[in-house]
Amino acid sequence: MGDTVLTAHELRASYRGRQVLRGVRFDVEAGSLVGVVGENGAGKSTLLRILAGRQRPDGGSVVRRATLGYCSQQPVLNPSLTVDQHLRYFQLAYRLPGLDRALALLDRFAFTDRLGSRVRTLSGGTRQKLHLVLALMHNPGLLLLDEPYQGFDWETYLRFWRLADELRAQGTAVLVVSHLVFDRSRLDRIHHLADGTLHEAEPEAPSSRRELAR
Ligand SMILES: Nc1ncnc2c1ncn2[C@@H]1O[C@H](COP(=O)(O)OP(=O)(O)OP(=O)(O)O)[C@@H](O)[C@H]1O
Repeated sequence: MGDTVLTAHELRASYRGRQVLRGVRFDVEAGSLVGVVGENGAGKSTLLRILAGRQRPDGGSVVRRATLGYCSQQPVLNPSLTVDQHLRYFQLAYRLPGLDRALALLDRFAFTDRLGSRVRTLSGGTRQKLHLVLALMHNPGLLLLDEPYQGFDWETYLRFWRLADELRAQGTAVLVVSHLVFDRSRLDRIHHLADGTLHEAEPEAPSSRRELAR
């Protein structure tokens, strides 16, 4: 693992006086695969929005030292536009010279045949694939993913983790928010969010990680 690409310092957040985050601090290193787990309503999405700069914390600070890719639980897609139109829109936003990487990702997730389809005609899982492609197509150094495999079938789920492993190997930091316990074995570090603070939990032994189908 490498340099620290994300630092969260004493993050606090509350909604109408109810504290959700009570001083969250942690670092994420380049080339690491990190999980934030916690029960429904624990504050995981709130934390991720703050880390991505989409929500202002009530206290504390975030330092990002890499290009950000963010895949939220809120859809960023326009149902009336096609997959291709979304790619071109994000190409402009990211100032990319071409769509090579985006198209390779589409191919990887096996939905190149839907390039001309309007988003409203896509299944939930295919929309989620598009969300991921849009978060990844500019090759960010720091990837923040909120429940990224919701709606994925098993093969797509495995493809997701293979890709996450490759990104990690090329030095990308990948932070995945999930409430799914069986993801834990795939992660280098796991932080458990409970009562508004993060506690590092023990990942499973690396040997059992390798035994999982990838
Ligand atoms: N905009 C908001 N206004 C008021 N309360 C909010 C708002 N956003 C989140 N909350 C509350 O803050 C708490 C944490 O919500 P958050 O969505 O961050 O949790 P989570 O861990 O991501 O949950 P889940 O696993 O269900 O997605 C919840 O009790 C939620 O109801």
